Amino acid sequence: MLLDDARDTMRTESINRRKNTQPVRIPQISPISLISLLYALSLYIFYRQGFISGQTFISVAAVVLGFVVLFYSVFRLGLNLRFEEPSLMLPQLVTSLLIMLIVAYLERATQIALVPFILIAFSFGIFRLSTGSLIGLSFGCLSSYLAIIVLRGQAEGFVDAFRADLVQWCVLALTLPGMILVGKQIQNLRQLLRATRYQLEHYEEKSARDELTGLYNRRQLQTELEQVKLQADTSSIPFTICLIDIDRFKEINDNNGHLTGDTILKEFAKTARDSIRDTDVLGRYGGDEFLQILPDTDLKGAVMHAERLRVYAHFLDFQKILAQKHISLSIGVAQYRNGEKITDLIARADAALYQAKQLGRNRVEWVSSE
Ligand SMILES: Nc1nc2c(ncn2[C@@H]2O[C@H](COP(=O)(O)OP(=O)(O)OP(=O)(O)O)[C@@H](O)[C@H]2O)c(=O)[nH]1
Repeated sequence: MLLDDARDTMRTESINRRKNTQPVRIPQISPISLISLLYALSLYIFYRQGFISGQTFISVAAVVLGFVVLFYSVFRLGLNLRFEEPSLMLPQLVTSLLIMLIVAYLERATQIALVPFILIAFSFGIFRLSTGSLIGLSFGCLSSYLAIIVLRGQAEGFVDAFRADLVQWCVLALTLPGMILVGKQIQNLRQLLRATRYQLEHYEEKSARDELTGLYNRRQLQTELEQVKLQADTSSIPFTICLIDIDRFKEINDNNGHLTGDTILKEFAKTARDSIRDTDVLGRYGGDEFLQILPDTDLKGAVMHAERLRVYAHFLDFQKILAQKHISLSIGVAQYRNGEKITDLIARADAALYQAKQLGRNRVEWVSSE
């Protein structure tokens, strides 16, 4: 079930990821381009040693350069995003293999470079291409190579060189299935890694939440508090916390049952979550107590927010499940003092909350930030 979820989510995410990974993908074009350039460089050695003509070398180098520029432009303009497989691995590989095969046909001497460069090209393919594409590519590559050998054999009259070519072809034909097998293993491993990462994120998210309300739990609140403290210490931007407690919750439980108490906790959590800013953090601190972190907010702003939340909560209609119809909140507010411990900050908010309870509940109290 979890793996099914993982697969679904991964499918949806892959569409978004296509766009997001574009900046990463642009440099990714370079390895295949680099292979083509290295191939062109090896042809230069053939030329220098007198195995191929200068004209052949210049023509191939121009084609390779054109190929590199073409694909680079496609990526730069984002045209690759229109394709199902935006890394364009298959067209890139097909083009580079075609160039090498044509050169090997036209210039027999370069055939010695063919097998190693084909293998390097395939080693890039195994990371991206499906097994089907890899098999298709191998088949296309081997049959073209065989056609070249036979055509040349026909022209030269099947002499010893033809047998040597055939042996080289057989070696390649036996090596490629091995590469495909390795590719399959790598793809399985990548899939497993992705699913494991998803599961890990899922468990991490679950362990940070309170089961009843879905809000952050106390442990996660501590982590969040440490983070805002770090930010505040380095930037001096203030932050404030509100400790929120539902009044006489024990009575609510006692008079209406524990399940009704749970419903009230859930409903209140929903209202409070909807009333906060995206940057604020809200969690269940324990029992009927909630803690809100208001980054970039001073005491005055936080008290205003707390007052608004108190009024919201008071107007929540629990007529159907609660004898007294409404709930009320007491809230203690405290602003972080630079350098103080988180436990001290919470203690000050707790003192303000205690004061609110002492002064008759259903009110907001705060402690000075001085
Ligand atoms: N239904 C329900 N009750 C809970 C849960 N967790 C804690 N409680 C109860 O919440 C009540 C909290 O009561 P207190 O905060 O001690 O006191 P209070 O009745 O709210 O009184 P004041 O805070 O002084 O207004 C206790 O009776 C707990 O048993 C929960 O998950 N569900």
